[in-house]
Amino acid sequence: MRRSAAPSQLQGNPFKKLKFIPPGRSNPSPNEENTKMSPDVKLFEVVASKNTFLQLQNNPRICSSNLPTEGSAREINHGHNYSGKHCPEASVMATLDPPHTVHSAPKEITVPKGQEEEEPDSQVKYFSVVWCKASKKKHKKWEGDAVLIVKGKSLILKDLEGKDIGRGIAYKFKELENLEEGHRVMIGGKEVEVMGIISPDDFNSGRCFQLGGGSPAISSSSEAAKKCFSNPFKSVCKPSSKENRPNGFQDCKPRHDPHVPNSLVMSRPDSNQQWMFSKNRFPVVDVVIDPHLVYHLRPHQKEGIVFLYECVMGMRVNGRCGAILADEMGLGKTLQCISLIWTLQCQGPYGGKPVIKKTLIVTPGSLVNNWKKEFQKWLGSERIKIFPVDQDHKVEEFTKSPFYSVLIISYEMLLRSLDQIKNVKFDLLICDEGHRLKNSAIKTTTALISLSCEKRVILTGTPVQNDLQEFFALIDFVNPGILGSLSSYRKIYEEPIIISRQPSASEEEKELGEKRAAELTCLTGLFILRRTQEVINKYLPPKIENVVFCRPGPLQVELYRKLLNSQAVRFCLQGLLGSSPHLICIGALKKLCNHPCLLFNSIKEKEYSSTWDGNEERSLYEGLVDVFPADYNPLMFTEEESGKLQVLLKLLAVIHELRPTEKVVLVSNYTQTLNILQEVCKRHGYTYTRLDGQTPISQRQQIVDCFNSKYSSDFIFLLSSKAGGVGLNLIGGSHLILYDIDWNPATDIQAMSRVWRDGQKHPVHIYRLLTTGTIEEKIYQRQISKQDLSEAVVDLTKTSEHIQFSVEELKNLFTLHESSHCVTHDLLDCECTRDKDGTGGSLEKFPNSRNCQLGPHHQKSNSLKPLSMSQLKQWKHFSGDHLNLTDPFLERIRENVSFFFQNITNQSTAI
Ligand SMILES: Nc1ncnc2c1ncn2[C@@H]1O[C@H](COP(=O)(O)OP(=O)(O)OP(=O)(O)O)[C@@H](O)[C@H]1O
Ligand SMILES: [Mg+2]
Repeated sequence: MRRSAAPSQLQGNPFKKLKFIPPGRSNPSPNEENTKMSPDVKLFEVVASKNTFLQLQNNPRICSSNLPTEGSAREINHGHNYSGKHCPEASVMATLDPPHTVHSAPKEITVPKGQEEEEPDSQVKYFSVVWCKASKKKHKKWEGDAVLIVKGKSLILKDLEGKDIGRGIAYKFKELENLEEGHRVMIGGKEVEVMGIISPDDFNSGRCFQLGGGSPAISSSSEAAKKCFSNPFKSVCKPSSKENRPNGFQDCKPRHDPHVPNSLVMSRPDSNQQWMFSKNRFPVVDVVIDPHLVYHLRPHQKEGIVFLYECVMGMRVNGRCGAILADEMGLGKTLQCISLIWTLQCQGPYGGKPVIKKTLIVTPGSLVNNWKKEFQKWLGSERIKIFPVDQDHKVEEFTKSPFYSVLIISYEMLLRSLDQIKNVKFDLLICDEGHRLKNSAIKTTTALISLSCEKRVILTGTPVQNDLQEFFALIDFVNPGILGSLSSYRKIYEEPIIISRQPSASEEEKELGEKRAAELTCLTGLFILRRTQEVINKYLPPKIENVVFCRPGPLQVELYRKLLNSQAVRFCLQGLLGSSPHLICIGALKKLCNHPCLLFNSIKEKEYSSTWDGNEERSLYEGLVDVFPADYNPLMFTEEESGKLQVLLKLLAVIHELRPTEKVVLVSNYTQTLNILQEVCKRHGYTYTRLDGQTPISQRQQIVDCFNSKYSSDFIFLLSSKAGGVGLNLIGGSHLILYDIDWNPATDIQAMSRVWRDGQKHPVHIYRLLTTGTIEEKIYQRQISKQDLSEAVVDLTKTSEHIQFSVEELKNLFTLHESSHCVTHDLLDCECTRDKDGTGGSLEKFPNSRNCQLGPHHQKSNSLKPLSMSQLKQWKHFSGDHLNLTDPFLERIRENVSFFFQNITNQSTAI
């Protein structure tokens, strides 16, 4: 029989669907299915069930669209509030609904109680039907859905609001007995076509009438069951259609036009995702990034936003809403997150309903105001109401006000305000510089884990894969449980991977470890995204990076020798001393390299300190004071006493002279060194500003903004890299000088990335100052050689205390190479030393006027990864005595410099 298009046919008549439950698939018990689809289920199980579900979804007769069509929502197609009771998938969620039976044939229908008494001899049957006024037309135009009740020989037709709209009696019993799908009957001037059977249960509970558009009878228990009905239904979202707006939602059309050129449209949820995440059966609406933002976005940022969106919407890993955005520094992770927040706060794929209301951003204290600034930069101050917590703005204010949607808070403040924060329901949590959560035992991590928010994003510029346990902690934070328990993770992944990397590993162990590592990468790669600096290089000006080996001053050399000859160092090398004595020795040598006056201060401090009971330190400093002039006053230090300081001053002078409008970021890891540098600025009349660990958080952004402003008169920005380097944008400066070196290359890389980033207008000059032949060179070598050998942890929290030194290494550390131009270059086994009869490395014999320009000096630096020895060899390098220096800055400092390495990225208009 050919059927004309009835509303419910177009949409799929729910009761008719009863007949189409696949063979062998009975309605599972709610509990059974709930277990199957629990969000805690293993990834692969979810995938399996997803497939099953997709098959069902693809069958248009099962759980297919029950969405209102244009202009017919209430009047005709009452199917859209169908509870889904008979949809196997819907019943999954309907755990509170009473158990029910699916009847596959009329004879199985049980007679409802009470109706037996009315008509004892007959069974009562219920059918879902469509009806229209009787006519002779071949192609009927059905007017509505209805319920047909068959009692013996009589019929009652009820509309979906329960009203009788037709009655008939004295039918032939036989005719009614065999009534089934597709049959037609006449009742009181109406023609009715049977669409399907309704179970007595559904009739008795009234559920079959709940199709009738907003029946209050819909209980909360059936809310969940409705989940399966949010199928993509774009046509209902025609911009002109007002009738189709679901109750309670303003509009179901996309907020921005998805069809205009360059629009950035998010992925649509598939049917499985809709079932899982759409609480109501609202049509799927395109989520389109605000064109205002898209205009500014770099290609990698667009990709990043799509990635973040898919992660937090649970589209990448079913039921998991976490992500790690591990882009290298300066790639604009902040803007990507702001775009995500703004989008989710205004839009959503399900009926256009916003996905989030409140967002919590946790960030290092120095970046709280940077976030505020970035929000204002990209969205202005009207669109989104953010609340940065500082001394004057307490969390309480945020919790009491419905006005703000984004709370920006430092990690420290979060701990202090945890109780208040827990009272707020946050829908999205962003942890900036989130590698600090790599330890699940620390307070910050446990505090954040205790927040119930499941959409969690970690931002970090630091690679996260290096330490397997820390990796687990980060993964488990964003997507709890995805790797199983820590103990199973260790068994399945960590142990085999570690074993496979040991030299003694058998072939089998290697293979197993590699497979597990690949599996782990594959699994977690779904929600980790890392892009390298390379993606924005083309938007950046050239970067001229210099490693400058500064000759130590005579006082430095003398003190250095004395320190190395001390009893403390000798004992240290013999392994005779207790707890980490080498660290004290290393600390003293580093201070000396920065300036002898720092060492002098330490000696004096210990001398006068009543708590000084360390024998090692006493023996280390023994006789050192005698090397200083008798009337040495550390406050009156001179620049000549430190080789690096001399170079620095010449460098500042030449920058000031040749680039009077450009500014310098001067970085040290030590506050005391910054004090010296500050004093030098004063002496030479250089205007400066300073940010270190002591700078109140509330003032930090102001200091940064002021420096970045073109109206600022500050020439120098004194920065303590450990205290404030992370995440800062110092694009106001185009020269960056690293006055000292850290064991951890990540600290230096962090600092160097502050100026060479988006928004920088000038070519960037970076100078890394090292004292020739000293421990500073050794630290530098260690930075680059260790990175070469293994993907060692590049992690800001790693300090020298974490480093284990062998006696051999210590011997090397505690050696002063007085005759070398550059020990690092000597170690490179570079051609330019080899062809001189193996004489390289000797200061006297080194070819003075030779430009050892090996390989392409404009070599492409592909990322901010720590440099390796082999890469360094490719850099342009030359001795300080080289006559034809083309770099005017280096030219001016070469008197105090024994060697240079230089590399230019994005070379075009460089220097
Ligand atoms: N599309 C863009 N156009 C212009 N400037 C941009 C763009 N994206 C980001 N920026 C700017 O680049 C700078 C660096 O961005 P951001 O601070 O977000 O980097 P990040 O990835 O968080 O780096 P880090 O790891 O150092 O914190 C900021 O000043 C930001 O405003
Ligand atoms: Mg950042």
